[in-house]
Amino acid sequence: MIELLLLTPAARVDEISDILMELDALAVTVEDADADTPDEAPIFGEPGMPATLSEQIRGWQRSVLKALFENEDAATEALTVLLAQDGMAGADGVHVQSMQTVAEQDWVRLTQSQFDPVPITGQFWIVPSWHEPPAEARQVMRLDPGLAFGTGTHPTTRMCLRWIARHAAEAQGWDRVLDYGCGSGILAIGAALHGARGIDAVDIDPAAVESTQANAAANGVTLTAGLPERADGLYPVVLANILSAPLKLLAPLLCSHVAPGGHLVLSGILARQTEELQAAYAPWVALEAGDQEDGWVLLTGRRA
Ligand SMILES: C[S@@+](CC[C@H](N)C(=O)[O-])C[C@H]1O[C@@H](n2cnc3c(N)ncnc32)[C@H](O)[C@@H]1O
Repeated sequence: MIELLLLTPAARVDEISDILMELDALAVTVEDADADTPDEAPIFGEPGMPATLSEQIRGWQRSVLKALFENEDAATEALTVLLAQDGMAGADGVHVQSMQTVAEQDWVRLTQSQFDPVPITGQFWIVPSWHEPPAEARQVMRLDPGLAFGTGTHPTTRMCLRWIARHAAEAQGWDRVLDYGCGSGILAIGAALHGARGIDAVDIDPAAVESTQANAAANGVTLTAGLPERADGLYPVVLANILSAPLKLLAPLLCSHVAPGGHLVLSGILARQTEELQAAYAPWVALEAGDQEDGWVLLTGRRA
């Protein structure tokens, strides 16, 4: 394959990218031409500050467009057409930096090599479909990285799964579980693998709902996945791995779904946010830090 590098003014990044794709580029990526130099400038403003010019036009002041073509003929033809349309002169022009051959890679294998089986406990493992489960794994969830969050590599997910594994003996008796913010469905499937039934997995993102359904099928478990309004009534276990700000807003709603004596398990919270969350949930559940990893805490409690 051939990679064409074009120095492009920020204001024209979208336009030139579109033209390159129309001229049969296989892919176009944008990089900062001033990266790692004294001229490098942040693309995003500080939180709460007005957007920078670059942020509004989705490019760095000096951007390099990298366009990938099938072969040299395709790249040369695209470049000829582009330059005939555009001209090379002036600050608004596109300048060719280089055209070079790119070594063929097995992209699928490269991506797959970045995802290894993840241990949750000594016996419970998350294993991508292209790996054999490790010999010590007694319980295995098959899960491949996809569009939705939740592969088991993030501490907030792992802490929830560890909590489920620690309650394995009790899980057989859970006749309903709510996974609120299910992403890939990893927590819902984890609960099902430990014996829970009647699982509702909900998310505001329709792609997460689809992922959850597909991942549940791949693991041979039964659950219902849907948008948040699908959550209905009382559950002996409510799991929610979202983030501190939405969890605070959701406090009355999530607590309204926890059955008397039921468990509430919250993740996605930084250690320094513990007291704020405890205060937000205090009217319904006394939350305690049940686990922690890499600065994140798991807050758990039972409804009175
Ligand atoms: C950090 S991911 C967690 C995914 C998975 N449960 C896990 O533990 O890995 C959070 C998920 O919550 C969803 N989410 C965010 N805000 C939400 C809300 N207000 N109601 C329902 N889902 C929400 C997001 O779409 C995302 O899929």
